[in-house]
Amino acid sequence: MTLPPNHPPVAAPRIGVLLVNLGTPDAPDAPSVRRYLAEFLSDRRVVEIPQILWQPILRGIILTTRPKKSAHAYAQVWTENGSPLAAITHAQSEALPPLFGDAVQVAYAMRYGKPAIGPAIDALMAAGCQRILIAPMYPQYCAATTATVVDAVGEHLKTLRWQPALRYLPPYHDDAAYIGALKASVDAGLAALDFTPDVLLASFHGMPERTLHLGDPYHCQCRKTARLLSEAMGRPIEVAFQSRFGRAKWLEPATDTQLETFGRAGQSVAIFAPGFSADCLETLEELAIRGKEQFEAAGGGRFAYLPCLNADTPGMAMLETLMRRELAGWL
Ligand SMILES: C=CC1=C(C)c2cc3[nH]c(cc4nc(cc5[nH]c(cc1n2)c(C)c5CCC(=O)O)C(CCC(=O)O)=C4C)c(C)c3C=C
Ligand SMILES: [Fe+2]
Ligand SMILES: [Fe+2]
Repeated sequence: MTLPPNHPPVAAPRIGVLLVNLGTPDAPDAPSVRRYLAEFLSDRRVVEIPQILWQPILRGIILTTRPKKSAHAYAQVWTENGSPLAAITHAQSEALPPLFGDAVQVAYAMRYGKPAIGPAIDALMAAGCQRILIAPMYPQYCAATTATVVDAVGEHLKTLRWQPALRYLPPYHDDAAYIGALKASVDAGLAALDFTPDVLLASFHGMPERTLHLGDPYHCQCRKTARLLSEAMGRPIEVAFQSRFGRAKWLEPATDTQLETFGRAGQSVAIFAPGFSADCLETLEELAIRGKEQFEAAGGGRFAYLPCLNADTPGMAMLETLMRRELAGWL
């Protein structure tokens, strides 16, 4: 191709995929956690209280007390590659291109903190990706997670002269590929144990209960995931919702309450978190460390935490299947 003199360079057209997860602090210290929480908890889709009421509570109470406590929790799960959520999402972005014969360029971004969505889209465009599949890494749709990714992408597009063509990976809570990947992963996790758990407990991130009544499909999609997995595995799966925040009523039953109930009954438990595409603070610290302590303190027997799909083969093969479907006509 011959360009006229002084013409800006034009990259060969390519297809991009942008994995987007929630976000995580840059370091396991209070100032970094404060910066992260200030951005995350100021999102009107995450905390649906009028800002005039919420900001004084956030600035005056939450951001003065929580960062120190949360930094301590992050420090317990931090890895040499940084926050588990960032390290695993990065690994997922590196595992995907070979599955497409390098026909797609894959990047990752975080909704809050870094790497931010805008610069990640700019980098894909600079590499020639004029068609981009945005993949919110949430199997179950929730306004507080999926919709806020779309909001952030839209905000960035407003600033662009040359906008890419976009597609969005839909929620995949009931997709056969997802249920199959969960089954493979949970089966492998159970096979590696030296005991057979009485209870298999699926723990999903909680949400205020009012979001269900306002029409958010999240609760129903979590329940459906668990039902389909239970049918596929041919065994009962208990469901609970974790990480309660604030004073409002959240979806029930709560994971900590259920762990205590099973503990008091002297049962053994294997717990896993099918709504998280990558292990993070909420799984590695809240479930695998604190959940185990609560369960044992209540008198529970054996306890196991089974990891998320992460960058392992079943999860990556699932993403390849879902993405090939969404990229039809582009690839
Ligand atoms: C109002 C508060 C919160 C809502 C609503 C909420 C929804 C929600 N979150 C996830 C996934 C993740 N949350 C994570 C951390 C986290 N979540 C909240 C609060 C709400 N989440 C807080 C305050 C925190 C920070 C940690 C803490 O201080 O306890 C994470 C992990 C991040 C990490 O760095 O590892 C994930 C992932 C979903 C899926 C969801 C709604 C469905
Ligand atoms: Fe959360
Ligand atoms: Fe429901």
